[in-house]
Amino acid sequence: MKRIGILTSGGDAPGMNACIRAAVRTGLANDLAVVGIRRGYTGLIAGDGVPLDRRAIRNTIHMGGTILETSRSPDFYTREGRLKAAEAIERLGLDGIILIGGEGTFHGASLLAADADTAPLVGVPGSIDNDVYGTDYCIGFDTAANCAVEAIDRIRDTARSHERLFFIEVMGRTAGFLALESGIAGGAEELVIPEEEVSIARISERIRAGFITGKKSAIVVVAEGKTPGVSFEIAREVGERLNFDSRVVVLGHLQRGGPPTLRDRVLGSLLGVASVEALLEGQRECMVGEVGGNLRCTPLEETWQKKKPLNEDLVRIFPFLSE
Ligand SMILES: Nc1ncnc2c1ncn2[C@@H]1O[C@H](COP(=O)(O)OP(=O)(O)OP(=O)(O)O)[C@@H](O)[C@H]1O
Ligand SMILES: O=P(O)(O)OC[C@H]1O[C@](O)(CO)[C@@H](O)[C@@H]1O
Repeated sequence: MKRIGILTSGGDAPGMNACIRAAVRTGLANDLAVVGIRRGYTGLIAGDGVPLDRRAIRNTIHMGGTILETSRSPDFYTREGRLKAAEAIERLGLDGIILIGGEGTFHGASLLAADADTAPLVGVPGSIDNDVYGTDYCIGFDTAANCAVEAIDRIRDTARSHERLFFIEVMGRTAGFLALESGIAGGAEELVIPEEEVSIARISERIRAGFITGKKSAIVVVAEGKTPGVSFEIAREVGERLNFDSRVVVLGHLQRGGPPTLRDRVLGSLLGVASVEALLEGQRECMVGEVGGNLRCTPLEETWQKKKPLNEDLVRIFPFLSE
């Protein structure tokens, strides 16, 4: 193995730069040339590679976003697009590729490996949604969750002052990891997550019960689910039932930006090193992750075919804590 490529794909996630930096340093320490592929799969299809040396990754560990840029590539969903990517990998002379992204990225990578006899692919989980099977945490989740907690804290001040009901919508697509952990840490009164059916009656009754025991304001953390903006409808229906003044805050892309937390920098660094080591050991079509404090390689197909469950204990304790 002489030359490896590295790319970031899907939504950017804080800590991706720490991962790129660690992979480049590990590659160079093992006499590998490292090529950065710009703009995720869009850049891979175009063969858009830039050499990455020590200078390129200097002073980047504290930066959010991704220095390689990223994309959601419509072309990669087609076999034709993936075959173009395979040709570009040949042209760039890559002996292995590190892909930092989420489950969509790994789904695409599995199809690429099935369509073409390509260089080994090693994934690194990077997604604020944290919905990738084969790792307890994805790079970016901790920063995004902390951003949501800070927002909840701020909103609690004004909710309490005005005796209002707030609905705070967090990202996470069809997974409730961000909502669950930020809801617990922010002391939310109620939670709406895609893993459980939405019940306007249940939400309303629990909030009413809180008011009866003396609460004068409440915060409901809502996971965006399949349709961002869903919290407006939920707020309207609950507000009508309770006849109570309510407001909605959609945190949106605020959660994706900003400097990575210590956890995301450390996780990004660890998995960046592990990804290069996996390639050097001859691993292929797998994802490096951390499970129970140990590094683990999971077949790429499992990372998107298997559903990562929410932490059952956290789901169990939420209702008691929010009473
Ligand atoms: N089923 C698929 N077939 C082929 N390519 C895919 C598939 N799913 C995703 N991809 C490719 O991977 C890219 C990234 O996937 P996606 O946009 O779902 O983000 P992700 O990797 O899940 O990250 P995030 O969790 O941050 O959104 C897509 O834009 C597309 O190019
Ligand atoms: O930045 P985009 O393409 O609008 O995507 C937003 C989506 O990306 C994520 O931030 C990461 O998958 C989701 O939580 C969110 O639904």
